[in-house]
Amino acid sequence: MITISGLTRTLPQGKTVLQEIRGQLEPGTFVAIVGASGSGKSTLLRCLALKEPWTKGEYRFDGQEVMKAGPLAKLRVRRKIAYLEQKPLLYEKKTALKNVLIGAVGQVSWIRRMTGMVRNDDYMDAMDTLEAVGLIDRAKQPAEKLSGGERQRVAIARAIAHGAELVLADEPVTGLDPHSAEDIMAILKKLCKEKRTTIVVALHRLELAEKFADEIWGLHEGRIIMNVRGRRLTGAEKVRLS
Ligand SMILES: Nc1ncnc2c1ncn2[C@@H]1O[C@H](COP(=O)(O)OP(=O)(O)OP(=O)(O)O)[C@@H](O)[C@H]1O
Repeated sequence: MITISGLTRTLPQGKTVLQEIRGQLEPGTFVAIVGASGSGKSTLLRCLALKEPWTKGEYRFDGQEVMKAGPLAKLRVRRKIAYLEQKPLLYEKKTALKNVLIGAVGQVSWIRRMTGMVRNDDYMDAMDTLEAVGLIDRAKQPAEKLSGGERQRVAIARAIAHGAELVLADEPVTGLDPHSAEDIMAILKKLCKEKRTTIVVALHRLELAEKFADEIWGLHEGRIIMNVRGRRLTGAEKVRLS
């Protein structure tokens, strides 16, 4: 369980881009963050991923107060978090399988990434995860030969195979055709429910949030102005978010 309260992010230049963010993220919940361009969606995800510092507030991850934690405790929390970029950074010459096995920077130890050491169990897990994201037949393809949607699936498989408890995805469907976008959202939703992973996705496309999210958090100028169960938003709600 993740609890955030009073979280604020002020940039070094003095601009406050997130204010008094509060909420709870329960295991197995799929949350969509929506809001106009510049409302703070990406910053919120980066701060939750500990890629950017919070200025003040409380961030509790499985009982651990992250902002007061020492470097080792922070590292342990980081390993439970996977951050999916719009355009996933993969090892281009390595296969989809190898990309899943090696893991992302920050997810597994650097020794493991440098040496590529894997155990038999890891191999089986990676294959199972590739199957879960519908990529088993592409496992031996180098990343550079994969489509945008397939690359995003490798990134999702990588996050899940390394035991992420919290997956933060910043516009993971940008640049994908509507069919592939729905596929990615469906895969995230399936993993969320089957593995009890907490998934937070920043989305421009409200219809995807409405269709897949358990909760929709609406941001406006750095504040959460809406926190509703996943459902069709009313016209008035959409206007507030624009
Ligand atoms: N490093 C930075 N330097 C200056 N301004 C920044 C920086 N990071 C974020 N901002 C500002 O913070 C605000 C929130 O930006 P953010 O990228 O989080 O919004 P967003 O909702 O994700 O936008 P978009 O939908 O366009 O990606 C914007 O006004 C942006 O200009």
